[in-house]
Amino acid sequence: MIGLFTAAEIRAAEAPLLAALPDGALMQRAATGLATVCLRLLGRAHGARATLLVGAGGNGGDALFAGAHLARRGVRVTAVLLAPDRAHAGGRAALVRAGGRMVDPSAAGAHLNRADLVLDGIVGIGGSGGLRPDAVAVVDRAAAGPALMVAVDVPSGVDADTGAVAGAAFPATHTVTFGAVKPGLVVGEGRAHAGEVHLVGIGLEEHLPVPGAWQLTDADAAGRLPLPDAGDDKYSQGVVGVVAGSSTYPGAGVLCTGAALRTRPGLVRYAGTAADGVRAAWPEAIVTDGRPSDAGRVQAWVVGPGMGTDDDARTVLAEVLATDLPVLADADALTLLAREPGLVRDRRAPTVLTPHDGEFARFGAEPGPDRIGAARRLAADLGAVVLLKGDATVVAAPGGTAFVNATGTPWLATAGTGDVLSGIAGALLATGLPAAEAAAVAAHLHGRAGQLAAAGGPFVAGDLVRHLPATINRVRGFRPGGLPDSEP
Ligand SMILES: NC(=O)C1=CN([C@@H]2O[C@H](COP(=O)(O)OP(=O)(O)OC[C@H]3O[C@@H](n4cnc5c(N)ncnc54)[C@H](OP(=O)(O)O)[C@@H]3O)[C@@H](O)[C@H]2O)[C@@H](O)CC1
Ligand SMILES: [K+]
Repeated sequence: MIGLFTAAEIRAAEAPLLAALPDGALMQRAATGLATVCLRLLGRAHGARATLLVGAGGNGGDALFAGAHLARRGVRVTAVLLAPDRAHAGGRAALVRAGGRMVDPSAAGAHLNRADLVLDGIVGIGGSGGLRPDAVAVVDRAAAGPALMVAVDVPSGVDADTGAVAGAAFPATHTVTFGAVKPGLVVGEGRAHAGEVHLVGIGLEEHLPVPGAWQLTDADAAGRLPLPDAGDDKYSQGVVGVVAGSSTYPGAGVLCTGAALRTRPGLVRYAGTAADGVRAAWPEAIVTDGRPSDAGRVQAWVVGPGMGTDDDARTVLAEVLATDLPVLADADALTLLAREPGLVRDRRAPTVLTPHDGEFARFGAEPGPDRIGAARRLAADLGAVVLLKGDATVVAAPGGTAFVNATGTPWLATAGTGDVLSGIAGALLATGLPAAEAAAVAAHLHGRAGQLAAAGGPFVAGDLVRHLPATINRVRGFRPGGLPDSEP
């Protein structure tokens, strides 16, 4: 798993190193790594032009020392000093020694128009709020030019802890970050501003605490998808119960049941008024048009998609929540629960709620720019795992542990994909995975399935279901020949 660390955690981890190492050694590590990534991105040194945007703090120092490395390799480097008197003195001297130039912001335009690479060293983890007006002007000019936009540590104007952008921020194509990945690079508006994230180690690893937030890799997801073994039967792999869809709109039931079957094909039981449609689409499922209690024994329930919000739906929801089994509640179930949150708070067994922003807001407040914080607050309030859907879906457990999803494609924003996610997560809950992990792995698989489906062009939710077996194989590292792949 990739840990996500706040600015305060990084500063605390830096402290013993700063005390033990010679002055400036940590910054040299950062600048050397930064220059190496820049050279790789440029693909050449001689003849290339780099413009540095340099603020008053350590972030500007990184940019100046990296600029000195680039200049020594033959890159034509110009530093635009936004605070000329306060820019890192050692960094300025190093750049001048290496043959780089320094200019005022008023002279930045001509350099930015011709730059192959712009390095954003305006502000890093020491910043707060959006870019200031003088910085906005040069950043706008840089963005209008042809250069690769590379952020140092954090795109300036992005809150490293939350990804919030108050005003303007540097729109990076790449971010070279030091010591550890910050949450703000992978979630919310920060994710869109960070581009591709490159992590440069500076020796912090052993000083970092256990993180409060994580990203899963394919290997992490694979480790939570055990293969059936010779001792398994159709009951032992986790039986999922699905309550979704209606006689008029059976689609949600069909998609949700299909996704559960394709994720963990042991046994899926369906109970609800879309029974005929589900039976026709998935003869493998055991289907009743009765109540959940008529469905037979299950290990987890999925309830809500397309089931309506009338009194009958409320009764069925209450019946499912009254069990001592893990329950995933989505869509119409969320509308009902926002009216009656006590139904969740009173539960002892795990509950997973999967709202999009609109459904989230019905519980009392919009998610706002700090999506991890918002998901954590609702999770703590309800005592449930909250999976907040978005460009980077966030999963938060009641105790505060969070996961930020790293997979997906904008093509997933299409009707029915949420029903598929619910089915995947339900199947994983039924295997006995801890609820937050089941939700996080489901989001990971759902995003990967979307990426795989999108490779064939625009897709609909049913295509996601069809792609699930290949997705799971891919995540496990199996290729079509069935041989394990050593790549993560
Ligand atoms: N510690 C180390 O040795 C290492 C540190 N490292 C590097 O240093 C960075 C941290 O350095 P830091 O602490 O100096 O803070 P930093 O991010 O440069 O910002 C402070 C300056 O920004 C200004 N400013 C604030 N908000 C602003 C805004 N919205 N828009 C514009 N300006 C704004 C603020 O100005 P002021 O408010 O004082 O006017 C202040 O002068 C870290 O991200 C990493 O890159 C690495 O080399 C590893 C080793
Ligand atoms: K920066």
